[in-house]
Amino acid sequence: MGKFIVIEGIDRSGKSTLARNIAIDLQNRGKSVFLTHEPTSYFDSGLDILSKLKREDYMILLAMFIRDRIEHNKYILKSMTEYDFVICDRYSLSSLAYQGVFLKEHFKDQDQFYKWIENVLSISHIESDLTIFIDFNGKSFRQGNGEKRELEIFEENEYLKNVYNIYTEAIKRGIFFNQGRIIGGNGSKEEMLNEAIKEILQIFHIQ
Ligand SMILES: Nc1ncnc2c1ncn2[C@@H]1O[C@H](COP(=O)(O)OP(=O)(O)OP(=O)(O)O)[C@@H](O)[C@H]1O
Ligand SMILES: Cc1cn([C@H]2C[C@H](O)[C@@H](COP(=O)(O)O)O2)c(=O)[nH]c1=O
Repeated sequence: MGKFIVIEGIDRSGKSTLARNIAIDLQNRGKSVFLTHEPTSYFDSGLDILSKLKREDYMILLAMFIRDRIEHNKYILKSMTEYDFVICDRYSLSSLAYQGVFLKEHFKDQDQFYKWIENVLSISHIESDLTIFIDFNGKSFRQGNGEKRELEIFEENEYLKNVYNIYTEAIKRGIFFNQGRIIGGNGSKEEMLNEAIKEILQIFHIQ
C-alpha cells in the first residue's frame, strides 16, 4: 500500500511548489507518485453555488468541503494501491483552519471547538502517513512571480492571520497531525525541499 502524504499551510505558503518538487525528487529515486489537490476540480465544476458564497457561509462551505473530500477519498485510496506515494496539497486541516475561523466564535470553550471540529471532520478523514505543515506566517508575502514583497499580510488580511493561528493550535493539540512535521516556510524552494525530503527519507526508510 502506498504512503499518503499531506501538505498544509496558508494561501501562498508554497504548498503546490513543495508538493511538485517532492514528487519530482521521489520519482528521481525510482518511486511512483500521484499528486492531487483539494478542493478538487469536481468541487469547482460541479457547484455553481460556490461563486455566490462568501467565507462567512462557513457551514455550507464546511459541508461542501467534506462532500468533496468523501469523493476525493475514493481516488486517494485507489491511488494508494497503484502508486508508492500519494501527495495531497491540502486536506482535513484546511477545513479545520479556514472554516474554523468563523465556527470557533460559536464556542465559549476552545477545547469544545477543537473536539467538535475534529469529530465532524473525522467523517471524511483518512489518516495520513505524514502531514507536512509549512510554517509560513505571511509576513513576507509571495507574489505570483515568486518574489517576496515585504508586507505585513496579517495587517491587511485578518482572516489569514486567524487561519494560521488555528492551524498552529490544532497542530499543538495533535489534531490530524499525529504523523506530522513542521517545515520552515521562509527558506528558498530548494531549502524547503531539502528539509521535507530529509524527513521523508527517514520516515519511509528510503536510501
Ligand atoms: N520557498 C519559496 N521562496 C520564494 N517563492 C516561493 C517559494 N515557494 C513558492 N514560491 C512562489 O510563491 C508563489 C506561491 O507558491 P505556491 O503556488 O506553491 O503556494 P500555495 O501555498 O500552493 O498557494 P495557494 O494556497 O494560494 O494555492 C509561487 O509564485 C511560487 O513560485
Ligand atoms: C480544502 C479547503 C480549501 N479551502 C480554501 C483555501 C484556499 O483559500 C482555497 C483554495 O485553495 P488553493 O490551495 O489556494 O487552491 O480554498 C478551505 O477554505 N477549506 C478547505 O477544506
